[in-house]
Amino acid sequence: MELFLFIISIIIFILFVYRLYPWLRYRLPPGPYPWPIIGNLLDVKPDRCRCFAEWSKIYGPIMSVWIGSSLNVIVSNSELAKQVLKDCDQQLANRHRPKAVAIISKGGTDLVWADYGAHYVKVRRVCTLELFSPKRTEALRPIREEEVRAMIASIFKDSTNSSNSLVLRKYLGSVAFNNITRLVFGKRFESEEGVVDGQGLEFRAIVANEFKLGIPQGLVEHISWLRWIRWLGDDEAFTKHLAHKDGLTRAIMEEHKAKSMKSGVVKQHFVDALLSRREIHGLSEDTIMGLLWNMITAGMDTVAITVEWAMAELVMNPRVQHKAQEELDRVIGLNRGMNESDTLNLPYLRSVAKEALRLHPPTPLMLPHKANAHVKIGGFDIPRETIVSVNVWAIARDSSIWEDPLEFKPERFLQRDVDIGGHDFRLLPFGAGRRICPATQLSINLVTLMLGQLLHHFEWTPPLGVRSEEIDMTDSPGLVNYMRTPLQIVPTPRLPAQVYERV
Ligand code: HEM
Repeated sequence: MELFLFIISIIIFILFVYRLYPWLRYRLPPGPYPWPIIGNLLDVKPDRCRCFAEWSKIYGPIMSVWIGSSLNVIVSNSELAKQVLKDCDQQLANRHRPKAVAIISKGGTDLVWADYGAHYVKVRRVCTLELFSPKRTEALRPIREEEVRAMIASIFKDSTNSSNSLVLRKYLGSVAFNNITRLVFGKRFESEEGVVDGQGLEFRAIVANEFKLGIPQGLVEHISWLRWIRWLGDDEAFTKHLAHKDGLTRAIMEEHKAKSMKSGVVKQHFVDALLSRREIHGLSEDTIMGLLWNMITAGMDTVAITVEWAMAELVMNPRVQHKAQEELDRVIGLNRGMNESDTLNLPYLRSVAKEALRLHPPTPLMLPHKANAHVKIGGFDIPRETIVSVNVWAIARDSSIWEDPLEFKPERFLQRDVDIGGHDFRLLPFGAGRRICPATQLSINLVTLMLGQLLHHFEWTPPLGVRSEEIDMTDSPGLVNYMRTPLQIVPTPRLPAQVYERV
């Protein structure tokens, strides 16, 4: 019995010293009291960006939060965001890869989950030069315009078939899916009637399964010495998933190789760009496949989420909706639809897109970074291996920066231009620095085009009997910020019928 009590006391002592060690050694940012073993895991509310924003009012704009045994530091003001994403950018440019992510990303041989280093620099360069160069973005413009036109045609058909409201997410999801699969793989898996073919269904199942497998499985995922528990019996699911995904990707890659050999023409899609430049850049098959899938997972939901939130705000704020429509009518007229090149002449519409990304950034805490060296932020120690997040959601609602921060007022960007591409640390929906979203310009183009087309072709109102204030504007917590209740609204065509015929 005595021996047993002695062992227990030793264990408690070790845990105590283990927990205290970082505090004795470093000056860590303040934060809520962490419980032994679990830290603040049970205190963090599912809506993390909101929870951290509330805590920052108590503990300040830089906070320590312990998720199990991992130290997370969250910064919530623009000055500290600049320190993270500019001054200490290189030292904070690694990624945290939970075990599931490490397996799916094959140890970070892709881009999104790669640590900062020679591999990352090489792959990121490929992205900048080959996939998101202004030339490539322009060459792929017809895909974006066709897909957005197809969405308008489909909404028009459904709006004239019934006077009821429609669930906008269905249409936005289709544009996002078709645009990204065409951009990346050069394939449209969905027919004009909206039927997804066998390969497309396989593709969707892989995306859904990857999300499921990647979700941290409760407590054990966050406690370093308990992590092995989760892996009992799980390996098979991952092996099967990776084999399925690699099989489908290889088949598509082979189709492309065969087609370009036969025709002698290399197309503009990402898969062709990577395969044709593979030797020059020294890319392994795993890296090419990882990159292609990164684009699918990072690019599919983000654009649709942004447009859904923007449309909800526009239905809640008819004044803004009508002002954007008045600009579209004046610049484009009533006899044709909008093209991407029209955006240049539509400053109010561009401000609407910016304002939506300010209030509703789809990744409100960005993707967490990880320290590859010890640094100081805001005078506090950030030890190596710390996971660092910037609460871009909170910064975009900071009343010391923004006038009436919770109001949807695109005019604020007409009065003073605020860069959205990572140069102004008050507005960071795409991040900033080395790891900024490589698809920033492409995404802004697509979001603005989708909004412009939706507003030009239709008047949008809440369903009969629903007041605009009753629209559920709460978000569904997660890595990406969906609207909790899919937006349901009524489109009323506002252009002459022949414009839709042409669509
Ligand atoms: C409105 C749309 C989008 C928003 C708001 C957005 C936002 C972001 C953010 C915040 C990050 C993390 C930055 C960081 O870690 O510091 C990111 C990374 C990334 N995004 Fe986007 N994104 C959007 C659309 C897209 C699209 C359409 C694609 C691909 C076609 C894409 C591809 C990527 C990739 C590959 C990364 C990882 C970059 C890296 O780790 O170096 N994103 N995005």
